[in-house]
Amino acid sequence: MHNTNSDASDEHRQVLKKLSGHLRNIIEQSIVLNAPDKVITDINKQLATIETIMQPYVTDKRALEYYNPNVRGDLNDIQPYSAVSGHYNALAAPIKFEQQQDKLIGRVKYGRAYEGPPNCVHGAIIAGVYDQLMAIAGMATGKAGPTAYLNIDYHKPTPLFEALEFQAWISLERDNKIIVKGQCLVQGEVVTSSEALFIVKALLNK
Ligand SMILES: CCCCCCCC/C=C\CCCCCCCC(=O)SCCNC(=O)CCNC(=O)[C@H](O)C(C)(C)COP(=O)(O)OP(=O)(O)OC[C@H]1O[C@@H](n2cnc3c(N)ncnc32)[C@H](O)[C@@H]1OP(=O)(O)O
Repeated sequence: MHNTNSDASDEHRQVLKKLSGHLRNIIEQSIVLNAPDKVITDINKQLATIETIMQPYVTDKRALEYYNPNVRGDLNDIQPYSAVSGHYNALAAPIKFEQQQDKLIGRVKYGRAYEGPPNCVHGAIIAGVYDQLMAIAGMATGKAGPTAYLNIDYHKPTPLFEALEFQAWISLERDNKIIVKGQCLVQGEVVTSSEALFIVKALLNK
């Protein structure tokens, strides 16, 4: 279940990624759907059919890696099914991770499905991004482990539908502790900032 490797082909990865894209669009559309009952009933029938088609292929083994710290290229693929950043999990917004010098960057725009305060990103979604981004940033030390604490300062509201730039960098590495700092910018302005402590542990491998 928690495999760290997979023999899935590039083609297989592409079709799976496309599936998540469709599901993500359906989630976003469902939030602002204003259709007649008859249309929604028809949609429900078609979705039920899709569930039936998928069911025989649902197993206790993921097609792709649960966790692959040695990924090359797309950093989101360290955890392809992450609820926050996985390209293969429709619950995750299409955030894009990239390394820039000593900072790990996460670029994303959130839609209505992620709304907390009116027209703003939900604070728990922001916390999720920091947790994931900072955990991956900490891996630049060559070690990894779970979050002991995650502190966030919400300085200003974080708007929906705008380009957000999350940044994370290693602040301190000592013994089994890694402290990572982060911030999120909207049009160059810091809207939130954060600090997290990660405790280095043996990696899960089952
Ligand atoms: C993508 C990278 C992923 C890296 C992860 C590697 C695994 C790979 C596998 C799969 C990928 C997973 C992907 C994760 C995605 C993002 C991360 C998350 O969301 S993690 C979930 C939320 N976090 C928890 O559920 C932790 C629950 N808590 C614990 O398990 C323990 O409390 C833990 C490990 C945090 C610490 O427990 P102790 O028993 O191992 O160690 P003690 O002795 O208590 O602490 C060690 C040192 O740290 C300090 N410490 C611990 N907690 C602290 C705190 N809250 N504040 C300040 N210091 C603290 C202590 O005072 C101690 O310091 P002194 O060595 O004595 O100097």
